[in-house]
Amino acid sequence: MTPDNKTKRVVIKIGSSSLTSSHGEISRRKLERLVDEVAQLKDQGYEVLLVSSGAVAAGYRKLGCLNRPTSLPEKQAAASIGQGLLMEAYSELLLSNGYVASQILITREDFSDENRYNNARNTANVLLERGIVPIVNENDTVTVNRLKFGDNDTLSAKVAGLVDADMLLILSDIDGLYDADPRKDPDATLLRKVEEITPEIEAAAGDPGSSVGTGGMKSKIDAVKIAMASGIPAFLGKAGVPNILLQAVEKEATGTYFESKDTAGNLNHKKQWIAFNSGPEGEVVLAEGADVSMLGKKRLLPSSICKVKGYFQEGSVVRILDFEGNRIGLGVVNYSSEQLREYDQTQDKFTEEVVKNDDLVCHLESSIPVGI
Ligand SMILES: Nc1ncnc2c1ncn2[C@@H]1O[C@H](COP(=O)(O)OP(=O)(O)O)[C@@H](O)[C@H]1O
Ligand SMILES: N[C@@H](CCC(=O)OP(=O)(O)O)C(=O)O
Repeated sequence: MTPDNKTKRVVIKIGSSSLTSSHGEISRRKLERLVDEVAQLKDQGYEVLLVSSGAVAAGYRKLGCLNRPTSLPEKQAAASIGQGLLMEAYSELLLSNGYVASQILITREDFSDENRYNNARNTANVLLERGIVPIVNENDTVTVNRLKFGDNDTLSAKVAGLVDADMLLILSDIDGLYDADPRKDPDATLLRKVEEITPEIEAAAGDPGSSVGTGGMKSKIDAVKIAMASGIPAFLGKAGVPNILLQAVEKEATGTYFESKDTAGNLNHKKQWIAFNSGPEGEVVLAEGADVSMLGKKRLLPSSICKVKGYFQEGSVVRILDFEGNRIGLGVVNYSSEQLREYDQTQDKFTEEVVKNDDLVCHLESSIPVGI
């Protein structure tokens, strides 16, 4: 069967525990199974980008550690060994199926710079259009804790938005999202379809299930929220189940499907970048009773602002807070902090809004991991 018009480009995220053994080495058997599944999708005409964890888990044994290291330099050193080994294995296995692998290593700083973000998109698009399988991971060896994506679940959702994926498939060591952490509640049941991430779902999502997983269900839910806000349906299922990828794109797999019914608020690229990747440089506080909705259109006017915090330039992204200090949005400003501080209502010389509608993201659920 060839892909329908709707699901053609897929981003697959696979976690460390689904690629490595518990002794800090690649599991050739697990990797072979995954690559066979990826090749099945490629054979059917799908474009596939893989977000693969596992660099630290695949490398720590060869670094001389008996268990996954906890110190940052050791994790980075392990990743520098494991990433090479993973790519070697991916390249060889994909080639034996007739496909070429490429490596993309990124840091959060790459994504917070709009030019580099757009450049990453152009590169990924060329690779995907030419039938290559890009394999993405965080560039662990050079990132520092403060500036890490931290987990590949949210990275995969951001990458899915970057390349306009039709679907995000997250493969883990569990067959989907349960209504409670199954390790703690034996009666937990699998949720097959989720249209909205409710506070109950957030509360059910717990920590990692293995010693090599990092984000647990919490970070998978964060990832799904980013995908849903970007208009991309997501699936969460168990790695290693035969034909899981093909069945997932055909909506026949066992697992959890996440698809928002409300597509009105889907964010375009620019807004995705503002919401999930930009680094806000300051804050503006709205006057009491002021809002960013003006006559049905959302934009920020100078007269709505009562306070400016921090220093920023024209073109920077800032957080927008209401009078009580609640975060209500993010936007690219047309004036510097200095100009805004000098704004005088009586002699308004500002020719533009402070933030135009196209540059404003607001009223996202407060729980969506917006901005940095
Ligand atoms: N509500 C939940 N539903 C399913 N799994 C959950 C839930 N809460 C916590 N978990 C745990 O999350 C684990 C998956 O996350 P993680 O260990 O980070 O995997 P990966 O390495 O695949 O990213 C599961 O093995 C499970 O133990
Ligand atoms: N970048 C890290 C993986 C980070 C991560 O999110 O791991 P996981 O929870 O197994 O998906 C690595 O390759 O080891």
